Amino acid sequence: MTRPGLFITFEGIDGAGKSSHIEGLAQAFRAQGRTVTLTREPGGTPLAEKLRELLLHDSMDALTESLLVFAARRDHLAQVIEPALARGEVVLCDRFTDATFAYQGAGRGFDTRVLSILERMAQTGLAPDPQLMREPDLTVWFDVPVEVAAGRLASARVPDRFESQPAEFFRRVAQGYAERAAGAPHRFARIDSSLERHQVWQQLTSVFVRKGWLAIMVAAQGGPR
Ligand SMILES: Nc1ncnc2c1ncn2[C@@H]1O[C@H](COP(=O)(O)OP(=O)(O)O)[C@@H](O)[C@H]1O
Ligand SMILES: Cc1cn([C@H]2C[C@H](O)[C@@H](COP(=O)(O)OP(=O)(O)O)O2)c(=O)[nH]c1=O
Repeated sequence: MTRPGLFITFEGIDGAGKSSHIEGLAQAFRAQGRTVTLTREPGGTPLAEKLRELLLHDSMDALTESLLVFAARRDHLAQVIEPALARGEVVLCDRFTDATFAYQGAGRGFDTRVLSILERMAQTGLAPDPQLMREPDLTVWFDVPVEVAAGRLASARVPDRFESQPAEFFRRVAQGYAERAAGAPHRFARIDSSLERHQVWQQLTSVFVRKGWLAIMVAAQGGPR
C-alpha cells in the first residue's frame, strides 16, 4: 500500500542553520525506505530557479517581489511538490510560504492581506482535492537570535540581496515567523537553533520521532559529524 506523502518545510532567518540539517534528515527518511524529494524555494524547477536569480540579485518593489515569489511557488507546486506527494514521497522543502509572510510581509512591510490572497490563488487547484489550499504538514522553525545568525553568515558566504539587509530587517522577519507560528501552532515545531549542531539535530529528529515519522534508531544514527 502506498504511504501518504508528507510535505515538510524548514524556515528561519538567513544563517539559522536550516540547510545544514535538511540533507541529514533526507538520509534518515531514506534509511527507513522512504523516497525523498529534496527541494527549496524560491526555486525547485528550471523556471523557478530563474526567478530565484532575479529575486536574489535584482532590485524591485515589494509587490513585484511577492508576485515573483508566488509565481515560482505555483510552478514548483505544479511540477515537483504535488506530483511527489501523489507518489507518496516525503517532500523536504527549504522555505515555503511562511518565508513570504516573514520576508515580504514583516520584513518589507508588504500588506499581508494581499499575500493571503496570492497564497490562496497560488496554492489551490493543483492537489487531488481542487478545493484544498496546499499547506505543509509540518513546518520546522529554526529560531535563532539575529546576532547569532549574522555571526554565522559573516564567516560563511557572500551575502545576497536579502542577506545584506540590516539587523533591524531580520528582527522584523524573526517577529514575522513568531507570528506565523503562533497562528498555526498545530503545524509549526520550533527548535532552538542557537545551540551546537548536534543539539539542533537532536531537537529536530525528536520532532519527527514524536510524530511517528522516524524511528528512534534511525534518528540517533544520523546528524552532523
Ligand atoms: N548549530 C550551528 N552552530 C554553528 N554554526 C552553524 C550551526 N548550524 C549551521 N552553522 C553554520 O552557519 C552557517 C549558515 O548555516 P546554513 O545551514 O547555511 O543556514 P541557513 O540555511 O538557515 O541560512 C554555515 O556556515 C553553517 O556551517
Ligand atoms: C521562499 C522565500 C525566500 N525569500 C528569501 C529568504 C532568503 O534570504 C532568500 C533565499 O533563501 P535561501 O534559499 O534560504 O537562501 P540560502 O540558501 O542562501 O540561505 O530568499 C523571500 O524573501 N521570500 C520567500 O518567499
